[in-house]
Amino acid sequence: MTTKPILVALDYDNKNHALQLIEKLDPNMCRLKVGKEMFTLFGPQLVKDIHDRGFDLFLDLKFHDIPNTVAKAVAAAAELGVWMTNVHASGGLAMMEAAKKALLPYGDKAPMLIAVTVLTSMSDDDLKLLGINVPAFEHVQRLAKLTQQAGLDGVVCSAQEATALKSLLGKDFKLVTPGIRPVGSDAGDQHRVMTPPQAIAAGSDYLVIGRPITKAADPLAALQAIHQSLA
Ligand SMILES: O=c1ccn([C@@H]2O[C@H](COP(=O)(O)O)[C@@H](O)[C@H]2O)c(=O)[nH]1
Repeated sequence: MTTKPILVALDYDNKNHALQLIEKLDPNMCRLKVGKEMFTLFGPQLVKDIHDRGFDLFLDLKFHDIPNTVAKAVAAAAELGVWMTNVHASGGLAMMEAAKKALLPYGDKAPMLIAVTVLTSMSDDDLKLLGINVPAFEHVQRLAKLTQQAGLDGVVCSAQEATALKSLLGKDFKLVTPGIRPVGSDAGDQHRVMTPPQAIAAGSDYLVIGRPITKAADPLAALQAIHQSLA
């Protein structure tokens, strides 16, 4: 198992609430993820605040635009010193190659660059509405292969696809899996879900976990329970 596989998704509209949780967490136990809501509200200063507290940060902005624009956005993320960032694989091969190339000047200080395949909130029926008439499982594999071809470090997928992707793309290609739900927790808008131990057993490298921790009555206890379930 990867060291520190838990990435806590900080989806808050109040910076103090996020910082109150962070103050209770241990950077040796988890990494943190900031997405579109918090970055739009609080910007690069939030990234600095998190780094000052010793945490690795996944900047989950899922860039999806023309190659030139995505390359510049990814370089801007690298300037912030984040540990990981991402693009949408459906932006295409040229876009992903441009993003990867933009990180070359950063050498071993470059963030890990991964691509979102099919959002974990989406089902086969949702894909059909987009004109994608193959199961999510198959579309994820197609996009993950393209991502590897572009030279990226891994993909965001659901843990349900992890075993197949590891055997298709090799153990070093990182699998970052949201849609993680401990037994008994509400799936909410997530469709392709797994429990934390199931996800690790299936081959996930990193588990993205938000509401089961942040909306728990005692977020620290919820994180500790998940951590223990993986020991
Ligand atoms: O396919 C994806 C890609 C990203 N996410 C993000 O992960 C977290 C999940 O939060 P939960 O509260 O545990 O559902 C959230 O920040 C999403 O933006 C995803 O869920 N699925």
